[in-house]
Amino acid sequence: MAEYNRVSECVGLITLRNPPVNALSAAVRQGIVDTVERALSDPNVKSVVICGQNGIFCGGADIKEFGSKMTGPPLIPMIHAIESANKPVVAAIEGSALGGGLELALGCHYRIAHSKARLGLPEVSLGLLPAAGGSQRLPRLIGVPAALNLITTGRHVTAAEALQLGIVDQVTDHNTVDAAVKFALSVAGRSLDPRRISTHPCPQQPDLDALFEEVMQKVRQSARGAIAPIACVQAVRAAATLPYAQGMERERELMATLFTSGQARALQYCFFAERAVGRWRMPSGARWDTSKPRPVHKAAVIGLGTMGRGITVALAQTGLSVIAVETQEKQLMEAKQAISGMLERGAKRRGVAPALDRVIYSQNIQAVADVDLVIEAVFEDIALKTKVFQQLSAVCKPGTLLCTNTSALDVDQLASETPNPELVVGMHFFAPAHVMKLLEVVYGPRSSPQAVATAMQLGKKMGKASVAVGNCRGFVGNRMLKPYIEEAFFLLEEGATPELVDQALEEFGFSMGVFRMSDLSGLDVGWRVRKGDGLVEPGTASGRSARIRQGRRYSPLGDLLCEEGRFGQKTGRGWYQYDKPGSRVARSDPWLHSFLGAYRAQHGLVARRIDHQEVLERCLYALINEGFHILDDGIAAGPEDIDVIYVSGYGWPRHRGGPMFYANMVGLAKVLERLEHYQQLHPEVPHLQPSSLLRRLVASGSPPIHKWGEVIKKLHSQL
Ligand SMILES: CC/C=C\CC(=O)SCCNC(=O)CCNC(=O)[C@H](O)C(C)(C)COP(=O)(O)OP(=O)(O)OC[C@H]1O[C@@H](n2cnc3c(N)ncnc32)[C@H](O)[C@@H]1OP(=O)(O)O
Repeated sequence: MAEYNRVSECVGLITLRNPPVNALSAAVRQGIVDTVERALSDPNVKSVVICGQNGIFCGGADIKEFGSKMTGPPLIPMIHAIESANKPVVAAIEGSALGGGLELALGCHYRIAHSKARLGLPEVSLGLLPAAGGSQRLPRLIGVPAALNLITTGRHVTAAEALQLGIVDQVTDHNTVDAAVKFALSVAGRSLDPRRISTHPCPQQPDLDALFEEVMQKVRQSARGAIAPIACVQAVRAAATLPYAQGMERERELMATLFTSGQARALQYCFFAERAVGRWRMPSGARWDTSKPRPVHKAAVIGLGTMGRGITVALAQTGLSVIAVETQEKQLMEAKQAISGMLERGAKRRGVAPALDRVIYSQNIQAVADVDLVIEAVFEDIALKTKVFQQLSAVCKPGTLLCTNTSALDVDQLASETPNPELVVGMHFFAPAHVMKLLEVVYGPRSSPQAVATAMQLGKKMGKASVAVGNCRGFVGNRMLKPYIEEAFFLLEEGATPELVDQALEEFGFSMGVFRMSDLSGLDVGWRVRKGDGLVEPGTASGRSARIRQGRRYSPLGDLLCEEGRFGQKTGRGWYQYDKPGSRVARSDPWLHSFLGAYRAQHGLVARRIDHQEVLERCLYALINEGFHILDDGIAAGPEDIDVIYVSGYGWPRHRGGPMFYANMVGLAKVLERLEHYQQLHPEVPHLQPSSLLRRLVASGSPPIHKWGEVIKKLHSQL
């Protein structure tokens, strides 16, 4: 769908019409081909402008079409036809010009952008490369280093940066289409040869080989197994070293490999999953589109430890007024300094003024009387949190939403201690809260849809991937983490080392293996939880019975390390050793290896050879199995919610789509078979017992992930 009009007598104006982002669907491509032909064959038309309706130029190829058979005219010849036109074609860029949208603009002879427009080639984040000539034209236009940066990161640039780089010819604060039409009139009749980017050579670059080697090394390191960033480098290298036609051939070959890869499917799934979680629903039937959020202008944070500080920064950076409360004067002063520092550094990075005056500090909880929403972030202790909630209920104006930042405590219990449980929700932030993308919004049976809608909207405003989840021990993320960590401990008992387990997980694509992660977050955190659960028995009991607690296999390894004062990075010792407390570089620790040897001997365990395959199957399938339980229990509305949580908050490699998508890729029958296999070997480990939902899905012929909901619904309706 593209509309054609003649304006200012001799300018052909083509408007892309495909809401919401004017993606280049088959119909839009056909519309462009037809309208360009019409403009070029009309003797009254001297120049052409292409724009998009509703303030957005074009969001690129239609990602929804990627899974199906290609129909309609292909992009590459369409863009070539524009570039080789004998009348100037000007792109009028408002809103976004991304992916195929920017490639279309690069085929035009001139580009005029609105000052608020964003441009980029984000294909890499969908597991692809800019394969409509973008990988060949952009380096020719702006040089190899800048093109490599944009194409391998997929980052969007502002109109100002695009002008500086030479991607656009003019930036306007006024009506972009009017400016483009005026510009088109001014260039009518000029020679177009110098404006056809594909005919340019790439700007000369000294020591090209060294540059590509360095970039490739960096890209490989940060890609963590993702193949698209590497293909992007290879495509730009083709632009730098080959004639255009051969470069295009190389672009096509590389794209063909990426397009059908599982990674591209995973990354495109993530794109839609991130948008799907915004359309939340609760088991009560309440939904995102029928629940109106309350306006939040002023918020409060209670407790200014690490989490409270990060939450204060996140709220202030969103533009809210924040009352930050800490009852101890010394802690309040320290927090004020730390928060100001974080706000200043953040503002410097973003080139804006720091929002220091948006935060008012107080030692007195009465100061929160007129806020719209409170986030309590005191120490993880139910008695303390209950007391704070009771105080808040007495102090706050009627209708104030009370949110608790907890990673494990029972949100329902807390709600039941307040006169208005419908106003209570959990907001589980991840440290550091102003940086980490994930927010779990935890609703209880009595949380009102409006409270959930408000917390979800606030999360979105803070730029978080916000996922609404039900209340249970550990919610979604930490509940699934428990069997994963336990399996890692069992593997150590059976003969693995932390290095082996971490290497397997990092090669899989995790940003950090389970033991390095545990050292970073502190071993004492889990120790405290296990103590609370009555699982920790200090002492040196030996044999199998010492490793069965509460009727199931238990590994005391983490507790024993804590008894030694090894809490991880903060103490300079944990599963690894560090140069000094607080240092981040993990080194293998001979003490730990002898400790493991002595532990195995004491418990009559014989170390065996464990390979990466077993590490992955036991850790990941245990985690995935818990994910199926969560779906079965209705704690997460769908597999997308779980996957967004794991990709945004737990370092799961995005190019593997999240744990539930991964299970779907591996094959549900295979996951079930491996769980059954390990369950037979370890009958005293309940988390290896396959979930009934997994069995049910396999029995239903392993439907694709977007059809799991039907099986879950059927299961629930039979209960
Ligand atoms: C030969 C191959 C050539 C080219 C390859 C490509 O072009 S690949 C596509 C490259 N483009 C992108 O990656 C852009 C993706 N989109 C975005 O980044 C954002 O959507 C955008 C355009 C910045 C707008 O952001 P905003 O926050 O305003 O909206 P939102 O993201 O919620 O999107 C609104 C709905 O539009 C759907 N959508 C967006 N882009 C596309 C697309 N390219 N194809 C299909 N659909 C797209 C998005 O899913 C939302 O719909 P919903 O129903 O809510 O899920």
